[in-house]
Amino acid sequence: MVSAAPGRDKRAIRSAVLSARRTLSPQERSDADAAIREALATVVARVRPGTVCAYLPMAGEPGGARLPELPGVGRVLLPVLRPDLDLDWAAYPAPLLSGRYGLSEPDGPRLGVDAIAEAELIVAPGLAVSTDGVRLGRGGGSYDRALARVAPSALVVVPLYDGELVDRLPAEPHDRPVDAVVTPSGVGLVTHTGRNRSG
Ligand SMILES: Nc1nc2c(c(=O)[nH]1)N(C=O)[C@@H](CNc1ccc(C(=O)N[C@@H](CCC(=O)O)C(=O)O)cc1)CN2
Ligand SMILES: Nc1ncnc2c1ncn2[C@@H]1O[C@H](COP(=O)(O)OP(=O)(O)OP(=O)(O)O)[C@@H](O)[C@H]1O
Repeated sequence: MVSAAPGRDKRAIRSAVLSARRTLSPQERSDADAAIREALATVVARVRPGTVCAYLPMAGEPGGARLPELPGVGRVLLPVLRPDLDLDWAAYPAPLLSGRYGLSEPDGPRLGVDAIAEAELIVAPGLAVSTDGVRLGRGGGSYDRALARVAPSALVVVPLYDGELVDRLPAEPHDRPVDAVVTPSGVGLVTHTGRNRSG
């Protein structure tokens, strides 16, 4: 059944996923993070992107702090959160500055919100993804806005821990679909009907 309150349902799922993530032992987490990075490397080898928009995981986010180390990629961009919660982009590696919410963000020229349109591969953070391509984020709507600007041919992939690829998620018209997940079990493709579903 489609819920009449997707916002409330999203909040409940977010807190369940964040609690489950906290139960991982340090060893389980570092094993899972390494397997996620390995799965991501296979995606990179397949896509051979010139530009990747990635992100620097915070403590407890899948992939760990080495996620944006992507050998063989010409240019890696990381998000810089704007005051309006939209995403600017800057090149990585770069010195890191402490941002809001405990984020570490690259210090360097800001390339503008449209820089994501130049990426052939986007690695987006998420708490869960459904098999029909709905992504649940932290609730700022930052990636909903940013993913509206990606090139039609770009691949959008979300690193997740096992159990976070689910059958169904509450969806709202502004949600932007994603193409794949990378988990400790490997690469998983999801199906969706197009990036522009909100019209
Ligand atoms: N590593 C990482 N970088 C990212 C994101 C992300 O999810 N992960 N973002 C994805 O958009 C953007 C930053 N947006 C964020 C929004 C909220 C929170 C956060 O920790 N929120 C708290 C609750 C905040 C509150 O007090 O209201 C939480 O989720 O517990 C983090 C990042 C860009 N950079
Ligand atoms: N294009 C947009 N412009 C302005 N606000 C938006 C846009 N898209 C979504 N929002 C707002 O952002 C808020 C959070 O949306 P949602 O709960 O879907 O976030 P999320 O996808 O989980 O988070 P994120 O994208 O930051 O990871 C909603 O209140 C929504 O209205």
